[in-house]
Amino acid sequence: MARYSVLKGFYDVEQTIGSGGFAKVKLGTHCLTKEKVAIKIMEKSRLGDDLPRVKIELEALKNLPHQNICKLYQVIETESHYYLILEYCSGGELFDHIVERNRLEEKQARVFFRQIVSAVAFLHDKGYAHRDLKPENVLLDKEKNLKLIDFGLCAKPQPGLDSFLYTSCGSPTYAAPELILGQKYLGSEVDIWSLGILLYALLCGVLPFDDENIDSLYRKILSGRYEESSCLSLESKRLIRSMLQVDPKKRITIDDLLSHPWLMKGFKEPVTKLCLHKVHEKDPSCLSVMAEYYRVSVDVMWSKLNSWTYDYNTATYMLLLSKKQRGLPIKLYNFA
Ligand SMILES: COc1cc(O)cc(Nc2ccc(C(=O)Nc3ccc4c(c3)C[NH2+]CC4)cc2)c1
Repeated sequence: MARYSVLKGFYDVEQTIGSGGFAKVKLGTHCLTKEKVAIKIMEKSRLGDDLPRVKIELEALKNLPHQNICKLYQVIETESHYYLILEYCSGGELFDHIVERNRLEEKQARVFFRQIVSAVAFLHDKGYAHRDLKPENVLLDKEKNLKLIDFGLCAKPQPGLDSFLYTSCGSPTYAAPELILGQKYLGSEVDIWSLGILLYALLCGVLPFDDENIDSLYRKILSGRYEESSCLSLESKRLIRSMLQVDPKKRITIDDLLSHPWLMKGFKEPVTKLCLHKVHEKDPSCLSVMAEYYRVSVDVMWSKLNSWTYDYNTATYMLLLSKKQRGLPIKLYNFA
């Protein structure tokens, strides 16, 4: 059978743009709109115990529409694979963006950090913790907006984010002390620690805790001691210190971050934790283009779309909306 035959006619599959763990991410083109997408391909047989994480991630992504979270357009499940059709973030990884510049000026770091804090505050508000926040999991779109990706390790503890988690996960370099010690922890608190690591990386271009040897890396993290690089202003040092507190109870909260003086500098408003676009809005022009294409009435087309099953119609509609928002013509191309 041809590779990825289930995508044939719907998406053209191009080069690999990311890979890690049990997934591969390929660049793709949505045939009807010619829009670029990212296709995350997971082979079920290689997922093993991680199979439940796919379901957790899918539920999270369907419930987390936010301007700084990479969009999910379609989910395709076959006997052997999962395919996630995701927003293509043409700016690539934030990690590479920092490395190319060595480090970012405080002003640019603030613009980026406000967007990451907005996404994380939104997640926490919905009762989710990401648990794997790191520069590799933050992408840039064409307009240099940040997009949080990879919710494969996210958690939505029952009954709420204020109840403890126990699974040790995420990357050691960004892992909070309580996670390393295998203690029970709050997802919100470990995300704050990772945000501290992220901000340090944005401003200094290096990591506060790093070591080839995992034991000495752990010792450094547990000590909470890191070099306060000379490139950090006093306010930056104070903010980072408030996030990299070894005792999670002393760590700043996400709500305090939203209006923290460092994040407010040069801005009038605190960071918003709201989703700024209407979710599943009914857009008459996109709807009529699809109704016309499929030769059905607008009402029939809307009834197919309004169940939001993340099928090809959902992807086509969301991609048309995205084109409209970027001022591009909303048209569909006939099947090649
Ligand atoms: C919610 O979003 C998710 C969830 C998830 O589990 C995985 C992903 N993975 C993605 C990985 C990469 C890209 C992507 O667009 N990568 C990309 C785009 C452009 C360029 C590169 C990577 C690297 N070279 C420069 C150009 C998109 C989603 C998302």
